[in-house]
Amino acid sequence: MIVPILDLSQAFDKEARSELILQLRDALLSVGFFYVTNVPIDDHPGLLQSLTSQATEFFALPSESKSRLSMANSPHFLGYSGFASEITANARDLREHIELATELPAPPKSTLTKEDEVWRNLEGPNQWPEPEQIPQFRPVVERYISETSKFARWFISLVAEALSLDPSAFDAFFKPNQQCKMKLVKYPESGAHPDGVHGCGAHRDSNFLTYLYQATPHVSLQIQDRLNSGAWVDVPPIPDTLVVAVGQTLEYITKGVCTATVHRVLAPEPGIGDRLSVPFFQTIDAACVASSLEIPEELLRLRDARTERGEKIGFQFAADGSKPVGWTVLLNRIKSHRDVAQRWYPELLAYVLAQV
Ligand SMILES: O=C(O)CCC(=O)C(=O)O
Ligand SMILES: [Fe+2]
Repeated sequence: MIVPILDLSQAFDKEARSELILQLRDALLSVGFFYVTNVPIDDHPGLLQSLTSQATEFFALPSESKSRLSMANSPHFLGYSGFASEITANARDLREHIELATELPAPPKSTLTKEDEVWRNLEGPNQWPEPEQIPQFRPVVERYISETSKFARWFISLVAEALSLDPSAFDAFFKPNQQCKMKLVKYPESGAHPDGVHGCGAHRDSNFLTYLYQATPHVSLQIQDRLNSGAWVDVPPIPDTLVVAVGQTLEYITKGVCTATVHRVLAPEPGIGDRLSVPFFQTIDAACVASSLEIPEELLRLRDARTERGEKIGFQFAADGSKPVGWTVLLNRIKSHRDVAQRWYPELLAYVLAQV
């Protein structure tokens, strides 16, 4: 399985655009993972460099400064998650990270206890480190979120075109100040934990599309080749590219035409330095009640011709159309961050743990 490289400058070139659209269609349908280069963001390589510097400075802060931003303080699952506190595929991830999002106000407190509103707490304010300690952190992260959100919004129209849909086909799933999320992640080279195996266990992203920046040269990210042997295939970093991953939301909305691929991150071996990465998650309006689009027959036929082998790691909590998408997302967050859930959603945690 080859992870294709798409040159986005072709989108602005009359002759080359149709070739790009065909490559994108194939990438969405057959691999679900691809690189994009020439990302149309002003001085994108410079922005990535600044982000790497800020991530490096952040992780070097004293551990008390990071713990003050603990995700457990936040019913919105935003903030710092210490080494091996997150759980994927029932094992601890050998990484630490800070989760940040489009800065939005918290919903009214009353939503915390109302089952049909509780998912609104996915939105809320970030926990920022002290500017005295790391002055450029907030401006750089906010710029990254704002620029990447704009780019990701534009990219949706290319996805629509690649699927022979109207350019506005996905508009109903996004609101004007749509929340996007990101993580700054550090995989320490000598990280070990009795309940952990990988840097990040095998999973499929649950959002719409993910834009991943691999900030260090480690060859650690892998996807599972489900169409063939089920083998793990490296997705090595390529300078000045982002890796785009189809999430389960896009897969669901397109009736399985776009494929969300299982991936994992190997922990760096001792001696090769810490790995840094920055996944950026484009999410849909949590208030949407799951629905799918009219998909051209020709694409449904291509979907049906695809034979999949290997393990299908799916939503533990599938969107069933009876509740807003945010409900499913919240249950998945609870499953991954049990310390946050224990503090803010103890009853839902008990419900989730009874199913895993
Ligand atoms: O760190 C990476 O390269 C990927 C992380 C990832 O897959 C995730 O956080 O969903
Ligand atoms: Fe992922």
